[in-house]
Amino acid sequence: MLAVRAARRFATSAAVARPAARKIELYDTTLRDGTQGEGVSLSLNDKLRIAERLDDAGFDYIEGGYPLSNEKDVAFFERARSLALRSASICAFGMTRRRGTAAAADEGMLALLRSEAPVCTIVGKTWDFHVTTVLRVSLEENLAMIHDSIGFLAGNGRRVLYDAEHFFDGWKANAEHARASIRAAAEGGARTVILCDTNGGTSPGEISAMTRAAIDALADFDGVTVGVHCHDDCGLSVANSLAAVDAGASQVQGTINGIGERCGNADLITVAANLGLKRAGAYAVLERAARGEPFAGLTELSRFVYETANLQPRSGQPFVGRSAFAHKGGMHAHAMQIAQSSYEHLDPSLVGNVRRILVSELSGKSNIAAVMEAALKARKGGHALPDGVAKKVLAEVVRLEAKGYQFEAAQASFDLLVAKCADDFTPHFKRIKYSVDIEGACPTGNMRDDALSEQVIEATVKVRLPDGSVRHDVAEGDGPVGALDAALRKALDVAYPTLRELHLVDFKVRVVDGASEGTSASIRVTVESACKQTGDLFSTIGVSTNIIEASWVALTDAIEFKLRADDARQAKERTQKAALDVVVQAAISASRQACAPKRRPSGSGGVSEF
Ligand SMILES: CC(=O)SCCNC(=O)CCNC(=O)[C@H](O)C(C)(C)COP(=O)(O)OP(=O)(O)OC[C@H]1O[C@@H](n2cnc3c(N)ncnc32)[C@H](O)[C@@H]1OP(=O)(O)O
Ligand SMILES: CC(C)C(=O)C(=O)O
Repeated sequence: MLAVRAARRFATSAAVARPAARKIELYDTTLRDGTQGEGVSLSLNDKLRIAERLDDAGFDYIEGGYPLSNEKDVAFFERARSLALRSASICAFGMTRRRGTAAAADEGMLALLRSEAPVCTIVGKTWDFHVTTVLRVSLEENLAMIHDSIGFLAGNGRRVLYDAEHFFDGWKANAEHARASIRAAAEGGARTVILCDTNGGTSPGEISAMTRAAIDALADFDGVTVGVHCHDDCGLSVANSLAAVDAGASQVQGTINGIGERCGNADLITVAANLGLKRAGAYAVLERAARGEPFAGLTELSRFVYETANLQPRSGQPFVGRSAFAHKGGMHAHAMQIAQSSYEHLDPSLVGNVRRILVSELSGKSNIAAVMEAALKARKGGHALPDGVAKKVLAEVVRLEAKGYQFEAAQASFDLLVAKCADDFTPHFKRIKYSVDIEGACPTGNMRDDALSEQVIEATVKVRLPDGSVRHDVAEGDGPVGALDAALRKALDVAYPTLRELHLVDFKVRVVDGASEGTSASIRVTVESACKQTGDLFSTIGVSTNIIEASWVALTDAIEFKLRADDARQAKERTQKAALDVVVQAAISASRQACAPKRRPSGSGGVSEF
């Protein structure tokens, strides 16, 4: 019965002709509005590299900067001329001519022409309050400034887009002037009028209604389209952008990862994924992608921009964040093993992201099983774990997380924990003792920088190696952890010279409240290490009420993890060599047999064939 109903439904929907998906232009302003975000600064090269990536991804417009503003932006447009772009048009940003200055004599207008950008995007005032109080001109002069500026640029062969600043606030305050201002833009020759929620205070319902009103206001201008530019001050920039699109807008402006002035802009990654994947039947975006499948490149693009701008990625960022498909609750992990759609709205691979099952005190055995399966898969050739290990790991994780451990960001320590629970761990050294001494004059009695610089920080480490020998070494360092690390490496150097490839990349310290201890606060130390030889980056963790002890645990986990990886690699090489030896031996004996003089069958005479 269900099948029949489904077939009927299919037949009905197939019979009705579907309207073609409506093309929505994506206009990226990471290089202009994005750099207006606090803490964001891009070099000329950064800007050029990001522009190339945006073009690869299929964005329609790339706003490169403001040529009136600074030399770097002037240089960007010079260099951008030789970029071999395939999908995007480069846009130069500027404002309407200054009050009382003819467009042809205005420095901003001339800078836009000198940029040679094929597209110029001009911002002008919509809100009467801004016109009279900030610009301090009459409403009529504002309309003339908009009309003249666009007319001048269009007359010089530029495609002009018009950013109607504060459009929504302006429409609420004085719809007549707002309407007149966007019509002045269209009359001047603007191809697209972009409605800006500059202060980010408008909500989706209002955006829909006012976008429809703006489209109506421009209906008599042939070919003039409407776009939207939203800020995130109410956390609504993406919802507002989508509301405008549903109301008829055909361009969305925003930035990668939503960086930008104050709370930022609409995140074009989220906008693109929503329009192109969740609403694919209705809308088409990123169609001109030059490199691979555009949506599967979104995670990489997002991380590339974070990395280039030296910004910390947002873990919970929709679609592309590290946690976007991370499952922590035991019940979630359990259901995910049955059906992936149970706690995911989309297959993470569609946006180039990956699913992660996290291990924490909220875990059940399903999390552990999934994580171990992944760990084993990653460690190719890893053997199956004995029964009961999952329970043991879970108990350990719950116990340690109560002390303040968190394994989500310390996969290497978690791998060691699994190995220990599976009785598959042999330490490469055993601690007998360590100590750290800080000596030095403190002339002022006050631990200031001048006093610290006179200090000697020394660590002593005594360890036993597997052959029974004992190493007792001392080293100095700039700080106690550095001294401890140096002494430990000295003690292990002869036995394990590959440790010279291991480098400390980052060291984070946090004070945590152990859930069940209830007494003193603990210190959690997370160490990020890199192996110079393989390029692998991995993190380890230690927790204690004593920062030195927490550091010792994290450092020794890093060393054990590296040595274990070396052992595994050497074992694999030995196995491969042994297998190769067998093949070589077989080949040698086969060729010997082939070359050996063959006897004629009896009766044919004893003459060799050679
Ligand atoms: C909503 C937005 O994000 S718009 C983009 C905002 N981005 C930026 O401001 C970054 C780049 N800006 C700059 O480099 C500089 O502000 C410049 C080069 C544009 C101007 O610098 P200055 O000449 O020193 O002026 P300043 O920044 O102090 O003030 C802005 C001037 O532009 C005028 N102005 C502002 N908007 C407009 C407009 N749409 N049309 C014409 N003039 C405008 C202001 O009235 C003010 O001029 P005034 O002092 O004569 O009244
Ligand atoms: C210049 C325009 C597009 C702007 O940044 C805004 O209004 O927020």
